[in-house]
Amino acid sequence: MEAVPRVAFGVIADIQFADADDGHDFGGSRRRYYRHSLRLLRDAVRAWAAESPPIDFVLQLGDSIDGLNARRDEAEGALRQVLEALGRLPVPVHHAWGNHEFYNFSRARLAQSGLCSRPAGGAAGPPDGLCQAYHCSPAARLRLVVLDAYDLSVLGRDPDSPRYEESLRLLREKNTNEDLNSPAGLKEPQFVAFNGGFSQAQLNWFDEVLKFSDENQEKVVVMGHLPIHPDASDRVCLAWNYEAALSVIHSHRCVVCVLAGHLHDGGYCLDSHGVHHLTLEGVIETPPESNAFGTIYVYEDKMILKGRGRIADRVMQF
Ligand SMILES: Nc1ccn([C@@H]2O[C@H](COP(=O)(O)OP(=O)(O)OC[C@H](O)CO)[C@@H](O)[C@H]2O)c(=O)n1
Repeated sequence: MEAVPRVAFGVIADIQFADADDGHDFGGSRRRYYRHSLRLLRDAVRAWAAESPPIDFVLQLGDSIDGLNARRDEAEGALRQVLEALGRLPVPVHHAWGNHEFYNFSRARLAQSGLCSRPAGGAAGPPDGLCQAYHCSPAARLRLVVLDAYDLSVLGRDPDSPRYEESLRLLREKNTNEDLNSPAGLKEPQFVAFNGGFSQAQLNWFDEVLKFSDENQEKVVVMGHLPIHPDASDRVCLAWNYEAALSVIHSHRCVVCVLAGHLHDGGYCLDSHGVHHLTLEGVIETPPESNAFGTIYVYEDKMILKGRGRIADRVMQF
């Protein structure tokens, strides 16, 4: 039997709750279980609450409620139910913001909501107070970095803001389709409107955080909604400038794992620098009799993922 882990935490992605009948993805072939997703979240919370050793925190990897809510004027109620379910746990929850958060809320609203887990005062993140990127140390020699993969995006930003203009310019340069959500025929198919990227300011901040972690012999776990490695995703579900984020990570020794959501099928790879990239299967496309969440145990030399339902067990050596 393994020694006692240094830290244990829950992971879950793409809950996309809406109080709506089942539907399908854009292609029409994959079922989406909007209403059931809340029950699956509640089951996950019950399982985490019963964990022994107990979990220390939860990572919610984005798309907590579905964009459907905005069209039905039910966003606030849906978010309340998701946060109530997570709030039954006596531990902090770190939230990434995904495209479906922005279909429902502006950045300004998110920053005032229960999905804003960035510590008050903003000292732990980049200068932009509306950016949901921050770092914290949940245990000695362990650091969590939350990245905001929609910092550059046409979603959530005020259309009159310079950041929106910069994002739209970049998206139009890379995506020549009339429908900016369509990746058809693109050389870099991740450049679609339902993805986003990292501003240079966020990348600079990320680099500084990792420099500190290197100097202090910390292990770093990175989380964000969008995958940043093509081998842990498909060619579409990636951050626009994923290579820039990878290059920051690879210029340091400290990052052991990158956790993401967005691609509902999930994915995994161990990259050329020994970093594990784990993309979690999405709750929204998980049949009601199954589930999609996990518990990760952190040891000196590895992380062990105990997966439930569609998520497989995995050992990730450092
Ligand atoms: N080819 C496409 C794909 C999507 N859209 C529209 O974009 C919006 C977001 O799509 P959706 O599938 O809901 O996004 P998810 O974050 O749930 O999923 C991402 C991956 O696809 C899952 O593996 C929505 O309005 C779609 O209609 C589009 O226009 N064209």
